[in-house]
Amino acid sequence: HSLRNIDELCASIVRSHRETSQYRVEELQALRWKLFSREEIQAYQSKSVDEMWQHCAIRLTDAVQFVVEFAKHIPGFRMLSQNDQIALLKTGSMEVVLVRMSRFFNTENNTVFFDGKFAGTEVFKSLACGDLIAAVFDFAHGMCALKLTEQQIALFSALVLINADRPCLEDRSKVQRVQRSVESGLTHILHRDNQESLMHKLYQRMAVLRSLCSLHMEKLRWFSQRYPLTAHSLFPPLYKELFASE
Ligand SMILES: CCS(=O)(=O)c1ccc(CC(=O)Nc2ccc(-c3ccc(CC(C)C)c(C#N)c3)c(C(F)(F)F)c2)cc1
Repeated sequence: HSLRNIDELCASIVRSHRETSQYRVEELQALRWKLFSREEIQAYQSKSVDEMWQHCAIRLTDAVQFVVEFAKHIPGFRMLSQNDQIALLKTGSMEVVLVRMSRFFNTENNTVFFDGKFAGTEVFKSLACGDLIAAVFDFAHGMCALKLTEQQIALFSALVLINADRPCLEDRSKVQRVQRSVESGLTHILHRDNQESLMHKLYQRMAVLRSLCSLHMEKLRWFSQRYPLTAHSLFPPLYKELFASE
């Protein structure tokens, strides 16, 4: 790649990241002390397991829509076959949502932006998924510790998505080519910021993301067996298509 190409690649990924974020970091910084009241927390905690699951599935699906838009503007993603695009989104969209979520995490009071305010883990109690929520919060903490810039997060998100090791890809070598160009974009940005040491930390974060998302799928399988009606008829179609293993 000539430098010009890499610069253009980074610029288009950063632009797409910015245009497909429902909220800007500055906006939410201003909101980070807007916490749920005791009554509001009570209301979440008095929801039944399936009500809270449905509520979260809807919120997650809203967030995933933005990630699907982001993916479509990554140079090379649209060159891939429809099936490969779906395969990458099936395993990568939740991971990118969690990367993006960590920008809206307040490490001082261990809260994350959810439903318009900042929520602690106690808000999610009725999900009966304490280990998954704790892992999501830990991941967000770990991401905040890296103090990534929005540009670094944009390139990292693209790399999380364009992963040639994902299962059931038709044209793995084509995905590899796109992945390598995104990798060169991320290395270029980290070199420019004089932070090459971040690269291996980011690969470690990707490993944590993979375990987080398999825990999410495991919980979803458990939930779908326990509450088949909710899972099959009350979850958003996109959530079922992307995360339900069928
Ligand atoms: C991605 C587009 S964006 O503009 O950056 C954007 C756009 C909107 C938001 C706010 C937002 O949606 N936060 C939110 C949503 C769901 C959840 C959540 C709820 C439950 C579960 C467990 C499971 C059993 C379904 C999981 C998991 N795994 C995740 C969370 C948080 F993780 F904190 F619990 C926060 C954040 C960024």
